[in-house]
Amino acid sequence: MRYIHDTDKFTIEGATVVTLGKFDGVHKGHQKLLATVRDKASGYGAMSAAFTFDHIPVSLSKTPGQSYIMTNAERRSFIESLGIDILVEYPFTSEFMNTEPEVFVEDIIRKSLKAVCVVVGPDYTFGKGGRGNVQMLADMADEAGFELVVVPKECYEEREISSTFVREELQVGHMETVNMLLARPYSVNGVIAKGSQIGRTMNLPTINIYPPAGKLLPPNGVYASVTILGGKSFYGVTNVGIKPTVKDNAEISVETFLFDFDEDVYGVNVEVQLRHFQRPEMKFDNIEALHKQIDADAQFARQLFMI
Ligand SMILES: Cc1cc2nc3c(=O)[nH]c(=O)nc-3n(C[C@H](O)[C@H](O)[C@H](O)COP(=O)(O)O)c2cc1C
Ligand SMILES: Nc1ncnc2c1ncn2[C@@H]1O[C@H](COP(=O)(O)OP(=O)(O)OP(=O)(O)O)[C@@H](O)[C@H]1O
Repeated sequence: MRYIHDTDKFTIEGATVVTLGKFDGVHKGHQKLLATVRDKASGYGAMSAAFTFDHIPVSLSKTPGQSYIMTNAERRSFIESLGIDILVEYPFTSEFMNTEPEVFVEDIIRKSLKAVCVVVGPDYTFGKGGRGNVQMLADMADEAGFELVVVPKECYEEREISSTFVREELQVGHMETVNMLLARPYSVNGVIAKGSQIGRTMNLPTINIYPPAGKLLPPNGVYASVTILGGKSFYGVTNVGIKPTVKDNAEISVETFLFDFDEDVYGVNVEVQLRHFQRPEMKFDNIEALHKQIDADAQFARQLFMI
C-alpha cells in the first residue's frame, strides 16, 4: 500500500476510486465503504484509495478530550490488510479547515487524487464549516469527471454504526457489541515490556504492554482475551488498569496471563484482543487475595472459551 502522509502536496499517477472520512476504528460501515471502493476500482481498472487525516484536533471532536479507537498506525495497518492501494493521511491544519468545499473537490478530489469514482456515506460532509455534502458532490460529479456512489448506512439494532457509537460501547466495556460494530475484535497493540516481576513470584507469569497515548481503552478491569503473538493465538485473561494492589503510580498497563504458555518474551509485538468484560479492577488487602481472584478469573475465561 502506498502511504502518503505529512504533506498536503501529492500526486498520483493514474486514476483512483476513493472514499473519504475520519475512519476511526474502521468499523463495519467503513469496511462496507472500503469494500465498495475495491470493487469499483477493479471495475475501472483504477487504484483503490482512502483519504483521511493525520489527526482531528480535540477542539473539533464531538467528545472533548477524546481518545481514538485506533492509533494511526493501527488504522493504517488494518486498511492495508483490506487490500486498499493508497492511504492518504492528510495534515489537518487550520488552513485546510478553512478550505471551501468547491476548492477541496477541485484541488484534492480531482487534481491530486484523480478520482474517477467517489464513495461516501449519505452524511459525509467536508470543507469549511462542513458546508460540502453529498448533494454538492452529486452536483459537481459530472463536471469534475467522477461517478458518485453513496453507500447506505450500515446499522446495528436499528442504530447507524458510527465511531461515536463504538466509543460509547467501549467506554462501558460492552466488548461483544464493540466487536460486532467493528466486525472484528477490539485490540490493543504494543511491545511486551518488563513488568515488576511480582507475577513470577506469584507463579503467574504475565505479559505487559503499555498502550500508546491517545488510545481509547475500555474501563479498568479484567477481560477474557485472545493474544496474537508470533503469528499464533493464545487464550488468556487480561487486566487493563493500574494494579492498585501492588502499584502506587497511575500508569495504565494491559497485562495478560496467557494460558498454557511459559516463555520469556520481551520486546516482541503483540495484539491483545479483549473479548469479554469479566469484572472491574479492585484493590485487594494482600497479594494472596489478589492471586485467588486471578485464579478464579482464569477459570471463568477458560469456561467462556470452552477450553
Ligand atoms: C487477570 C489479572 C487480573 C488482575 N486483577 C488485578 C486487580 O483487580 N487489582 C490489582 O491491583 N491488580 C490486578 N492484577 C495485576 C497484578 O497485580 C499483577 O499481575 C501482579 O502484581 C504482577 O505485576 P507485574 O507484572 O508488574 O510484576 C491483575 C492481573 C491479571 C493478570
Ligand atoms: N454505518 C455506516 N455505513 C456506511 N457508511 C458509513 C457508516 N458510518 C460512516 N460511514 C461513512 O464513512 C465515511 C467516514 O465516516 P467518518 O469516520 O468520518 O464518520 P463516522 O464513522 O460516522 O464517525 P463519527 O461518529 O466520528 O462521526 C463517511 O463517508 C461516512 O458517511
